[in-house]
Amino acid sequence: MKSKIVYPSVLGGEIRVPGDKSVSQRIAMLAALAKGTSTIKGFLTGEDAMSTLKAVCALGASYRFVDDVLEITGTGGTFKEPANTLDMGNSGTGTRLLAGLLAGRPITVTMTGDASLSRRPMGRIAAPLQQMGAKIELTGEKGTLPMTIHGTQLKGIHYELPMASAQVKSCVLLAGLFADGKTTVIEPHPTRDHTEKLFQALGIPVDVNGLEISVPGFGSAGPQFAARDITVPGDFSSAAFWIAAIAARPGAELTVRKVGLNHRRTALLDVLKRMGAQIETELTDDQGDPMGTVFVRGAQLYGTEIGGDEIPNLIDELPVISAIAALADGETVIRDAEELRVKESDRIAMMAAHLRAFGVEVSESPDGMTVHGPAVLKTPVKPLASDGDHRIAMSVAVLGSFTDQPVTIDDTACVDTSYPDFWNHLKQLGGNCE
Ligand SMILES: O=C(O)C1=C[C@@H](OP(=O)(O)O)[C@@H](O)[C@H](O)C1
Ligand SMILES: C=C(OP(=O)(O)O)C(=O)O
Repeated sequence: MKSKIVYPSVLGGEIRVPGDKSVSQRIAMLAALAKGTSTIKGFLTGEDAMSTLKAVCALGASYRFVDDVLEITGTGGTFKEPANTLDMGNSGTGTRLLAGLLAGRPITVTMTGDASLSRRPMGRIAAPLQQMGAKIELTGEKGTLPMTIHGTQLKGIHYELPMASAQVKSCVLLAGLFADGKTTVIEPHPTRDHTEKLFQALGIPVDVNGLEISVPGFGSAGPQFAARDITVPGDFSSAAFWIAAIAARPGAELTVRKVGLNHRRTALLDVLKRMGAQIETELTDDQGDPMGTVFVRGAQLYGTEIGGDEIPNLIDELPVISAIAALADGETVIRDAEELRVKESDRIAMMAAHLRAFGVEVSESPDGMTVHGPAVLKTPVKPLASDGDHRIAMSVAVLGSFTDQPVTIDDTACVDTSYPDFWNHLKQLGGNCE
């Protein structure tokens, strides 16, 4: 098992983070559906994006890297039945979106994943897909992987999402492309809209009307569109670790360049500003998914309340927010975030336990937690477990840099799913780890 020791340090400087995981995986799937060869700059080579890319290649697409530019040659929509089970690794996004893409194709596909992915709920995508007529078997014990999809002709649906989930929304929209008749999804809260933005960029019709998103069904032929050249912005959720770390350090400064600034992803910036950090953004590219620069100047932070519509737009940042909330003066209350319990780990329970190991007073609730700051951080006596969850490992590493003794984190290989350069970037920003 890989472990890391993080030493106390003051971080700051300039960084560019790897490509966005959500966008990279959607591009892999849509480029596999397109006719011709797409050229993609900035594709994430982390494990989640690579398992999705390999899965679409098992379905008939092909790829090659020319230096760090990715070329994907698509199938035009004629996927072949893969010779083997598709191993989706740790990727919830890859699994759920691909299920939507395949439900209406005349092939049978089985998907499996690692221990963490095999615990995650898949009934949330099976339910709407089955309403569309899909034949899906979830052979795990609790509506979990392995999942077998026997592709069949689908019909469009009008679906109110029971939870705010961009993965379920995107799954249904992708399935809707191959259905007979229109498909509409209605979201309870706005979630990341990379799927809709990519559809627009590729010329796939999509109608966005507030929380209601529709695609016309193209029947078994599916949508016909040509490959395009696309640039993936840096992953805001990866940048978030540095943004949060520097925001909580009075006087420290950070510049993050070429990072995604889709406003459905950047609610962390609003929270940190509310807590007292100085943050500015500059948009440098507004085609498709916006991209730009984030400038951060740290300060003494103050507690805040986070809930409602804000939650989906910072869902993956909540572990690191809870970590730096320990340094803020006053209570930070997180509510409406029950989805955190079904991520790569139960992120509420994991962060609460780890914060307590740092000597922080935390109270857990079913849908969030209250962090009572400011804490005088203690160095945890035992190594902290990631539970195979990349965001837990990285959030704990950020808090570890604020202690006065080294902190050990166990099971850190999971960081490679989204941010393989994380430890190098920690050093680049003045941190120390081994
Ligand atoms: O659509 C996506 O790319 C994602 C949506 C979110 O999950 P949910 O849709 O399950 O909330 C997020 O947590 C995940 O990291 C990526
Ligand atoms: C929840 C995450 O990813 P996924 O659902 O794609 O596994 C994440 O990256 O934090």
